[in-house]
Amino acid sequence: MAKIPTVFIDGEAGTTGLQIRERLAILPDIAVRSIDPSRRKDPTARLALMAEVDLVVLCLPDDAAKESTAMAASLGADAPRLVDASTAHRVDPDWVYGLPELTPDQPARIAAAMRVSNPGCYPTGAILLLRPMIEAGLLPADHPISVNAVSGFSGGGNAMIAAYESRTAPDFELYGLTLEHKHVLELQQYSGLTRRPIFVPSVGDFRQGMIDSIPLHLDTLPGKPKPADIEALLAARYAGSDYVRVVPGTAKLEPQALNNTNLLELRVHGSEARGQAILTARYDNLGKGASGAAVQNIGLMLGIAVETRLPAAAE
Ligand SMILES: NC(=O)C1=CN([C@@H]2O[C@H](COP(=O)(O)OP(=O)(O)OC[C@H]3O[C@@H](n4cnc5c(N)ncnc54)[C@H](OP(=O)(O)O)[C@@H]3O)[C@@H](O)[C@H]2O)C=CC1
Ligand SMILES: CC(=O)N[C@@H](CCC(=O)OP(=O)(O)O)C(=O)O
Repeated sequence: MAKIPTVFIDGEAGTTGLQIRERLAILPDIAVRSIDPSRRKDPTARLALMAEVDLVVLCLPDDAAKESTAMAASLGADAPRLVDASTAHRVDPDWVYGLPELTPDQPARIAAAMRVSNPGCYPTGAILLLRPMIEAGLLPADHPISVNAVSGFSGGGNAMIAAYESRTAPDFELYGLTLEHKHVLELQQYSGLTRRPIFVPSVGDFRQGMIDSIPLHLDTLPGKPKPADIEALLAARYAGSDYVRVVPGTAKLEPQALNNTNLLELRVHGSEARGQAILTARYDNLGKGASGAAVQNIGLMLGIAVETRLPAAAE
């Protein structure tokens, strides 16, 4: 009988790690190996477990993720394959970017990779909106783009969750206003933008859920496309995708509808009369924005069918 692949989640007790654990726990074709909780930060214990498994998922702060990567590399030919959920390696050319919907050949690149960097929550939706438009020539790569986004507070990990639960955080706030948010480079690089976008993230008093929105003045684009042209382009690009859906624009949008799934909805809310549109991506910051995406990548890397939603959620 073939050996069932083994996975160690380094950072299993964190927000992202826990949700990966819950998703993997119901899969019969993967065995999760857990570390003794009292030794979860002990390098010796982590290295010993790394040496025993096929794949390690890093759900750690950036510095710890880099340390774990070096530990894994020290195992030489016995090094496990890695999926890194942190920001540490997303624009590193030695890692494959773990967004299977990026290009038609990305799933095969992920499947063959030793090291996969899981995308950032905010860039995921914006890249999926912008990249097909740039590739099709509908949006010039140097067009001035702004991405506005809102996240549930779980996006800030255990520390932010504690602040919201103890009512010491504001109900809503903009941040990233120094224009140096850690996701901008990743967003720019994988969208194909040559001009640095303006990124305005915000966080509100709800646990999970995310919306990216991108306003466009259509008369400034080549050929002055109509909202329906953009919608048709996106619909053709993601036809047949398991998780990315192009759905009709709406007058209002709330961020939590896809929570606990790996789904992501793209919309073009447009006014042909005004020559304006707002592109949106709605998803779960911990689903397609983190843990669901990681499980999707693990499935590709191990060549097995996976369930990417939390056990109780409908997809
Ligand atoms: N939350 C989200 O929506 C998303 C998060 N990410 C990324 O995933 C990573 C984890 O984030 P998140 O789950 O939110 O963070 P959390 O703070 O919730 O969890 C991080 C976990 O890592 C543990 N940890 C810290 N240092 C070490 C170490 N040296 N060795 C072993 N374990 C350690 C922490 O333990 P302790 O608390 O005791 O320090 C904690 O359990 C981050 O890089 C984050 O940027 C990516 C996408 C989305
Ligand atoms: C609300 C909140 O604080 N969100 C986090 C991003 C969450 C995230 O997932 O970032 P990574 O994917 O890069 O780890 C932030 O803006 O820094």
